[in-house]
Amino acid sequence: MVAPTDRKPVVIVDDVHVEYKVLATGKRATAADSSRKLMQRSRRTRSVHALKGVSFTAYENDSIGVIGSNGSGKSTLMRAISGSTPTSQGAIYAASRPSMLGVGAALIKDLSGERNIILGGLALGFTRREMEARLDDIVEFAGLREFINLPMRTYSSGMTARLKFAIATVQDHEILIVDEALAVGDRAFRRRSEARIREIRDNAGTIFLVSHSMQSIRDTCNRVIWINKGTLMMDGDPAEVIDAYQASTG
Ligand SMILES: Nc1ncnc2c1ncn2[C@@H]1O[C@H](COP(=O)(O)OP(=O)(O)OP(=O)(O)O)[C@@H](O)[C@H]1O
Repeated sequence: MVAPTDRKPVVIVDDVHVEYKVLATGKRATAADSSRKLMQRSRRTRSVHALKGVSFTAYENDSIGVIGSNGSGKSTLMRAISGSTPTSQGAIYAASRPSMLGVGAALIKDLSGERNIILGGLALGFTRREMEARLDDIVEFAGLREFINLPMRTYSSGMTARLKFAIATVQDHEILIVDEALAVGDRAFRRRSEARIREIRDNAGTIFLVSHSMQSIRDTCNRVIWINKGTLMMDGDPAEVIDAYQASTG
């Protein structure tokens, strides 16, 4: 294996903290809340310190599994890396813009799978013609040939997730974040998507895979980080980190 120092650093996470401010009513503070209103309520504001000084460097061709129990901060870390959640302390440096796997927001349930593939592709910046050329491959990958002309609302949650994964991975990503997308597919689809993840990684991509499936992590990742209560417990070889995590959870 190549020593990490010989490879190009792609994402540097430097002492990152994320604190969420939560109103004691249970509502999140939004931009629409005036500052005076928030001040009045400040005594009733609670803060959740979701990440407490996480640091690591991801390199080109790394496929990093992110594991940890529920609420440990995995998704928060991924959102911080993608830039959608601000850090309250520390910094993240990325060689190019990390993309979170997901075209969910662009899709319309009443349209057919086929129409949604075109739509999802447009949202990713492809032209209609480019998507038409890729249509067959995407349908094949998603394994939805018989259903592709039916409205998406008739799909099961697993079928919808497969379609989204197939659309989103049509392009190669330099830095791709996959948060639990594999958990919903069946076994055959999981195998195909894991192979696709390896392919993206081999094309000089860097992948973060958040999953509770240790099998998916073992099959696709060359490195694992374990997040526990907002801190980085361990970072290293998948088998070693997974063993330590599993030993801790009993
Ligand atoms: N938008 C938010 N506002 C307030 N608190 C949040 C928000 N998102 C997450 N949290 C809190 O931050 C902590 C970390 O949550 P996060 O979703 O990052 O954990 P996770 O490791 O991804 O969990 P899971 O495995 O259950 O998906 C939790 O205590 C959670 O309640």
